[in-house]
Amino acid sequence: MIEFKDVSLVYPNGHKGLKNINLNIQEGEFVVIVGMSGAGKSTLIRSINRMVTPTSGELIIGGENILKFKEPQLRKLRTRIGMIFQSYNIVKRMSVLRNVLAGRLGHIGTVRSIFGLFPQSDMRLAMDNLKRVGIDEKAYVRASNLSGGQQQRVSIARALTQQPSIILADEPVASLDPPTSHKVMKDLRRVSREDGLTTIVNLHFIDMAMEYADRIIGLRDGELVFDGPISEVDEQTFEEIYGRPIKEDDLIGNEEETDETAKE
Ligand SMILES: Nc1ncnc2c1ncn2[C@@H]1O[C@H](COP(=O)(O)OP(=O)(O)OP(=O)(O)O)[C@@H](O)[C@H]1O
Repeated sequence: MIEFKDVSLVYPNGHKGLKNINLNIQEGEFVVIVGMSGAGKSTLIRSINRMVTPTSGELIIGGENILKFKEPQLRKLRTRIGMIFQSYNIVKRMSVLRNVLAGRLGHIGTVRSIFGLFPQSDMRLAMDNLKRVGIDEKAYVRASNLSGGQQQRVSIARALTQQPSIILADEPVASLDPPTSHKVMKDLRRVSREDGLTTIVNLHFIDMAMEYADRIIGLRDGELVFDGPISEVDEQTFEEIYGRPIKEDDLIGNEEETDETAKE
């Protein structure tokens, strides 16, 4: 379980990124965080693996307040948390397989990792995870030769190969076109359910959030302004979270195939 107890984060310039957040996320939940640009979505997600550090409150993961963690504990925490970014964060000059194996780096010793000496079991795990997101035939291809949707699947496979208990995805489909975005979100939700992973995803498109979330958390100006199951969410909920009427720009649109995405 992940528990935010009165968590606030004040950036060094005095800006309040998070204001008194109270929140419980249960194991295996698929939660989507929504809010306008600047609402604090990234700040919230990044607090969970301590890429940013809240300045007050308690953030409890697995029974421990991670805000008290120092370097060795932080490293251990981060091996339990897979990250997926808008920009994929993969090494383009390396093969797809090597990128996915990077998910094991926190688990093998320093010397082995320098020389890229991964045990056979890690190789099998990486290949299995590539298969789960449908790109195992690309394993030996240079990552730069993949489409955006395929690169994001590499990053999902890498996160799975870490064998985490939590996945954090910060705007995972913001760089993809609508049909590819739907495919990637479907993959992410499926693998996350298969492995029983607690998954927290930032999304700014309302229709995507409605389609894939079990539960929605709404942030506005660093405050939690909505928290409820998808069954309780309607257009008015989003208008309250966004503080304005919903516009067409807030929707990603449908899943229609184009010639380009049909190849994904
Ligand atoms: N290092 C920082 N120093 C000062 N202010 C920051 C810093 N990082 C973020 N902020 C501010 O904190 C607020 C929340 O930022 P955050 O990136 O969490 O928002 P967001 O909801 O993820 O929005 P976006 O989708 O635009 O990234 C914004 O006003 C942002 O300008």
